[in-house]
Amino acid sequence: MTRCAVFGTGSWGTAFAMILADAGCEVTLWGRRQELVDAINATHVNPDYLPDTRLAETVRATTDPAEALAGAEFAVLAVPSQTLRQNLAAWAPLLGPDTVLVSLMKGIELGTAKRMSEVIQEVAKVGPERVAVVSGPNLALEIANRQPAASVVACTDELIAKRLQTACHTPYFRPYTNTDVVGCELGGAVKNVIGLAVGMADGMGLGDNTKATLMTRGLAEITRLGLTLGADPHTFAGLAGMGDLVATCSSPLSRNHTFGTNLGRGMTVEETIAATKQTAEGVKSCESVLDLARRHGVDMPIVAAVVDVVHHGRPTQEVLAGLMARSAKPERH
Ligand SMILES: NC(=O)C1=CN([C@@H]2O[C@H](COP(=O)(O)OP(=O)(O)OC[C@H]3O[C@@H](n4cnc5c(N)ncnc54)[C@H](OP(=O)(O)O)[C@@H]3O)[C@@H](O)[C@H]2O)C=CC1
Ligand SMILES: O=C(CO)COP(=O)(O)O
Repeated sequence: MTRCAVFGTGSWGTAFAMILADAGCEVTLWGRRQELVDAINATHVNPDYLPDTRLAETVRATTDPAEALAGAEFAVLAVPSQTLRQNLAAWAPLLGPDTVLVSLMKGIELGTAKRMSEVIQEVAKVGPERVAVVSGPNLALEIANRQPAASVVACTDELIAKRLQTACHTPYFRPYTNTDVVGCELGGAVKNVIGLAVGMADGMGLGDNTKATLMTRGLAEITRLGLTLGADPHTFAGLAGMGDLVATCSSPLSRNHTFGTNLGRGMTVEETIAATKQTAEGVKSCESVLDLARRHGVDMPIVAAVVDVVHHGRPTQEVLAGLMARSAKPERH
């Protein structure tokens, strides 16, 4: 039986543990709160994040990272992106020599503008072939209800991607392999920022033309950044690109979309943060994505507009007017 450790008892960590167990793996979930770990072990339910989902009995929870990692073939990381570096520094010495690290996270690190797989390689001192990424249109609540969905498992080493594909393949979760880690990670991180923008449009009462425009031009921004950083353009037309963008920008289940909607309705950033219980990665990562783009001379006007609203307090109406007033240009440039 394949052994997996999943770090993070939030919505996606728990749902992904469920997938792995349903696919036949033995899973240990690491959580930082003893009371939640005890509740999962006693009831096979995560009452704080997925109270309506029963986990297989092969899922155990612990607060001890060494226990979680014992004999693990895959160490799956599902904590908020900005906490990864500090958390992984504590876990890295406990990794087995061949353990593959799997990122479920969709963020870019503030300050360094690094992708999560880059942070993992740096902190765990492993090569790119030891790091995989899972990304796609995977709203945790839908997956937790075992609704059909597909995703991408990416690793520069295709054999590792195939091993992970097998480990998480169930009748309701269909993973495709890809070797374009850069494209998959950028697709996941930047769509959160575009989800914030589309949410704002929703909250302002704007219609489908505006939202389709933001999504399409958002995808153009993702692609432009990705091509500059060496990604494969096909990735952005796939599940980790357009697929995830569509899910996030259309769904009230998306925390980023909901965050944007609240801002568009006139709530302040502080009020919206206070109303948001789960991780909306785009709120912090809009700044690191813009930082990454500027380091590489890539123009990302929608991302910059989101940063203006979320971090510089500019009104959504004013920022949208600014986007519309940009100089006319060809669609492809
Ligand atoms: N939810 C989704 O639909 C999807 C999410 N993702 C990505 O997965 C990642 C995790 O998100 P998700 O599970 O949804 O987030 P949640 O907000 O649901 O859960 C966050 C988890 O991280 C823990 N946590 C928070 N802060 C820290 C910290 N400083 N150190 C250690 N653990 C911490 C929380 O613990 P506690 O409960 O104790 O606070 C909780 O277990 C994100 O990058 C997200 O973008 C990707 C695809 C789908
Ligand atoms: O990444 C996701 C779906 O694929 C989840 O999006 P949110 O983090 O906005 O909820």
